[in-house]
Amino acid sequence: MPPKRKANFSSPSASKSKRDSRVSTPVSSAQKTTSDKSKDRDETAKGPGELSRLAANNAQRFDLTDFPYTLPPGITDIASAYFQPAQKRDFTDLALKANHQNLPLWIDGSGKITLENFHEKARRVQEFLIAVAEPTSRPRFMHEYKLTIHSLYAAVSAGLTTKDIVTTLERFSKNGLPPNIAEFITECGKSYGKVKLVLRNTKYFLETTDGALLQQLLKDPEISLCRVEGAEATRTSAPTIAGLAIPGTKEAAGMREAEGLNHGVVRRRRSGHSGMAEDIYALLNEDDDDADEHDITHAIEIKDDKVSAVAARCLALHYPALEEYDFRHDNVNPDLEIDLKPATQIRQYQEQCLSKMFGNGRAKSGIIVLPCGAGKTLVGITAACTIKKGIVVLATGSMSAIQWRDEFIKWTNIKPSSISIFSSDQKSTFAGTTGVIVTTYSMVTNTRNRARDAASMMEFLGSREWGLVILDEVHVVPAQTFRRVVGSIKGHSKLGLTATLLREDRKVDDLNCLIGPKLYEANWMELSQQGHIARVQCAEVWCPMPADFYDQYLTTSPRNRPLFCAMNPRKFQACQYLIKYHENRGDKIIVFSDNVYALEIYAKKLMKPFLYGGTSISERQEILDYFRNSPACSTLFLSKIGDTSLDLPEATVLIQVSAQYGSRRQEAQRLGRVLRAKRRHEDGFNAFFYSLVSKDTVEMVYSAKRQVFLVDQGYAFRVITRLKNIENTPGLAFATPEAEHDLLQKVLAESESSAWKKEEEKEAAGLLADGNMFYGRGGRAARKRGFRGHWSRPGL
Ligand SMILES: Nc1ncnc2c1ncn2[C@@H]1O[C@H](COP(=O)(O)OP(=O)(O)OP(=O)(O)O)[C@@H](O)[C@H]1O
Repeated sequence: MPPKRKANFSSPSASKSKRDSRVSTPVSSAQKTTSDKSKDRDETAKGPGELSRLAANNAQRFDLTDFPYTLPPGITDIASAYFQPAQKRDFTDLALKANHQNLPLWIDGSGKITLENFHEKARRVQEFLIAVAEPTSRPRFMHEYKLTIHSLYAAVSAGLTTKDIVTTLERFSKNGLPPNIAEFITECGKSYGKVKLVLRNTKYFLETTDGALLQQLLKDPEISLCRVEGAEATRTSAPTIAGLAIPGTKEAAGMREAEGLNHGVVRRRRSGHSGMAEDIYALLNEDDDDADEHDITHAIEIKDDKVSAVAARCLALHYPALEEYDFRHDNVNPDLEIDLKPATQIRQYQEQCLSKMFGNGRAKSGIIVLPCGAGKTLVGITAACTIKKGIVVLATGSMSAIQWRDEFIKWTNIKPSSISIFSSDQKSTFAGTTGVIVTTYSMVTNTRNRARDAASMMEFLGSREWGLVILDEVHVVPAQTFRRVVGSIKGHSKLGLTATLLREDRKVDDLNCLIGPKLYEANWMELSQQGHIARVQCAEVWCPMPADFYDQYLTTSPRNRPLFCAMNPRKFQACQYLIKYHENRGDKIIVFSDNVYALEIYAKKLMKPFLYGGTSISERQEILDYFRNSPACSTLFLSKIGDTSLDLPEATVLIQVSAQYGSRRQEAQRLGRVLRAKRRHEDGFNAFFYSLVSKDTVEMVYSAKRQVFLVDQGYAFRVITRLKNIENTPGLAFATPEAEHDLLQKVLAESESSAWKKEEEKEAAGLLADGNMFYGRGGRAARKRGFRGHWSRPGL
């Protein structure tokens, strides 16, 4: 029997580790990572602000001695398990280079790279690491990256050679590059970047500079079936790479003069980011330029409807086919008159994303990952202004589609008649030969019961070629939906935008095949330090459940438990307390509840407006405008429809009452609602993110899981076990035993009724089928139980 141990932790972070282990589930590697970083978290958490004071005041009350937990045999503490031989984490015999102290990297045999972020050379290698590896964790002092097939694929597609990757990693590693990793990189390089899928003069080509490889691929039974019958392999000189101007950069005109140099390199040099990373890039790309000029391209034509199949097959054969669009030589599709307005300046990280996309003068298809509120829309718009051909934008819902159209008009000189929306409410097309169409995933993929005007719009979308298809919030799109999008819209290039390339169902890898590799991923903490996104204080507030609630919670079915957790009267009071506290400070607050029943009860009781899947578009717009503009409305309740794409820069505080299990993505998306806070430039300004958790319930396990991604981005979660002076707060709801009893009866009745489950399912159906959209399948989600009056506030 494993020994049972009791612990007496005195700090919030230690208690959190204990809490993680107290639940009898095995500790996942993600959780281990979290606990390993708790020290780092604490460091980041220290700082001024009300939240820290609250936490400090309550720290001494923090004691969980009553809760024994078990550890594996022979392990005396949680940290030791992390260094067990089975984990291959015992580095006692690791051979180090003589000058290891001058080098910032550790590389292990599993492809994990650890960067000492406090090292004087750290900044020099960071950009290189982002290009070749996937950042997995970037808190303050130690960053972790992972070399993967996909990251190497992205690196090669960005123009790096495996030889250079191996040399550079070897050069900066304290322990040298393990031979198996060098071999892995070299093996990947033998096949990656060799094959390209190019759309030229409205035809798709499978293209390579290796003639023998093309012959080999053509012998594959699947690929040979995708080939256009009768088309012969062609042999042409590869185009010379020329400098490319991305609009919105300070020296766009100057860049045009660049001779034969990769755009990204030119920008990096001119934007004054001197240092070794830039030297590395310059060195690597100059080599590439020489090679490209002398290459011969062999190509074979592919059937239009077989492009995805060829891409998937090439990937299966370990020859991922990069999709590139030579838009500057596209004389077939009409040019779109669109440029960024002269006053528009894109930011340095936006420029970096774009240089990854347009690095070799063609448009590479792929995914750009930027935190919420960091300006993905402008990145998409600038890509559109660079390509200057017909553009389709796929948004997650009608409101987001309207926001996209407004942003195009705000940032560019596009004629309003050249941009149109195709949604359930609007179905017009643009004037002239080409333009921008903003639509939603559901409009494109919902083939059932299409009205005549919608069907003719779809025909229009499918009948022509588009220069660029922008896929907003791309992580939420199921592969099947995405295949349908690709099947109906013929785009030369695809740009996926997201803040969180995360899915709990591990389907993220699908996106690599369907869109392209991750081209860029920004560092959240860096953007927050630079003031592009807000600084956020995060806290988990533990809300004990009254005994009679807890008894019912323990005996109810697992399905009903989230309802009890959300309706915990102590949680309600904590929410009320925090709203009052922050309203008094002049904050604007969003309260999230996935549970629609709880959402309505909370909002009505507190006399606040609320929005959920069943609220009509016009009412949503009205409520959002009221929240944005009226000093009389400081708090808004939202169901999960508000998780993404809502531009509410006024919001400075977020309170989470109920959430979707252990979803890391939802947690990050929700945090994103306050990252764009308008007031972020004020001195010492902090936004706040509170997650209210019913103590000793399943919510605590989920909460720990939900935080993993944000902790990896460097966020610190404080645990607040008791809100200061809450018992003396006047007007708290459910303050008497009778009121509490009445509430419990209501919750019991609700748990027995199936109506709320149907509501939840309906809301989820809209989200899952269409990817976090505001509508259910086929249009508006009708609400049958007749919640009316989302305007529970007085005076309206
Ligand atoms: N280069 C820029 N200059 C000035 N403002 C900018 C720039 N880039 C973005 N912004 C502003 O930042 C805010 C957030 O941008 P945007 O809505 O595109 O973020 P996002 O990354 O799409 O967020 P989300 O993931 O939440 O949808 C907007 O108000 C936008 O106008």
